[in-house]
Amino acid sequence: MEDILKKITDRTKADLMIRKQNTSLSDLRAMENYSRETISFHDGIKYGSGIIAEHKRQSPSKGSFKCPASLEDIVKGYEAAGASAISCLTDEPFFGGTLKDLQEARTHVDIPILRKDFMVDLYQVHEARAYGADAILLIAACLNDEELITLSAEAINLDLDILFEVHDLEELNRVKKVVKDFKSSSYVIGVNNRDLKKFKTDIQISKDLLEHFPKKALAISESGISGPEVVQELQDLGYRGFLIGENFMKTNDPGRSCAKFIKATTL
Ligand SMILES: O=C(O)c1ccccc1NCC(=O)[C@H](O)[C@H](O)COP(=O)(O)O
Repeated sequence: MEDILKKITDRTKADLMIRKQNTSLSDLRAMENYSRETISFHDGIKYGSGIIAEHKRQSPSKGSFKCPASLEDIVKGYEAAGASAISCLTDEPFFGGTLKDLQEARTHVDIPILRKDFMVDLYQVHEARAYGADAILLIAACLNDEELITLSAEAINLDLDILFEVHDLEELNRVKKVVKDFKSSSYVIGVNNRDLKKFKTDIQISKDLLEHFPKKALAISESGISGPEVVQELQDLGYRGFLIGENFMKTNDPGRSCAKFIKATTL
C-alpha cells in the first residue's frame, strides 16, 4: 500500500473506533435514508453524460480549493449541468468532507451519489447507506482480497453499487477475481490516474489498463481529467465514466464549470 493511503486508512481506522462507540449499527439502520430506494450509479453513468462530478474541499495533493460556493449550490449545479452522478468526499482529516455533506447532498439532488471515502470496515458500508449514498468506492490498494469480497458482498446486500478502484494491472486482476462471481453484470471499475507517491496524474495509466478490463465492466477514468478533449480521447477508447474533482472545485462556480465542460464534450 502507498504511504499516503496507509496514513489515511490508519487515521480512518482510529476514527472508526470512536464513531462506532457513538453510533451503533442499529442507530444507522434506524436512519431515514437507510431504507430508501437507491438509484443505480451504474445506469446513471451508462445512460448519461458519464461525468461524475466531485465535491471536495481539499486534497493531500492540492491543499484547499477555497471554493466559495455552498455544497447546495455545487451539487445542484452539477445536477443541472447534466452530471451522471456526484462523488461526495466524506473523509474529514485529509479531504475536509463529512458524512453530513453526504446527507445534505442527498436532500438536494436526484442523481446517484457515490460516497467517496477510504472504506476499510463493514461499518462504513452501513454508514454510506444510512447517510444517503447510492454507491461506495472500494480501493483495491487499501484492501486485501478477503476484505474486497466481504465489503462488496455487504454493499450488494444493501443495494449499493460499487466503484472498484485500481492503479495497476495487479490490482485490476485482483478485482477481476472478485467480480467474476458476481450474479449481476452491472459493475463499475475505475482506473485512478494519480500516482500516490509523486501525486502526479497521467491518463496513460487509463489507456494502458483498458485492454485488460473484463468485457462486461463499465470503465471509469479518475483524476487529472483536465479538459473535454481528454474525455473525448478516453471515450473513443471505450471509457464510459469520468470522475472529475479539481477541474470544477478550483473555480468559483463548480456547477457552471461542469455545465461548460459537459457541453464541450457533446459538441
Ligand atoms: O486527490 C488527492 O490528492 C488524493 C490523494 C490521496 C488519495 C486520493 C486522492 N484523491 C482522490 C481522488 O480519487 C480524486 O479526488 C478524484 O479522482 C478526482 O480527481 P481530480 O479530478 O484530479 O481532482
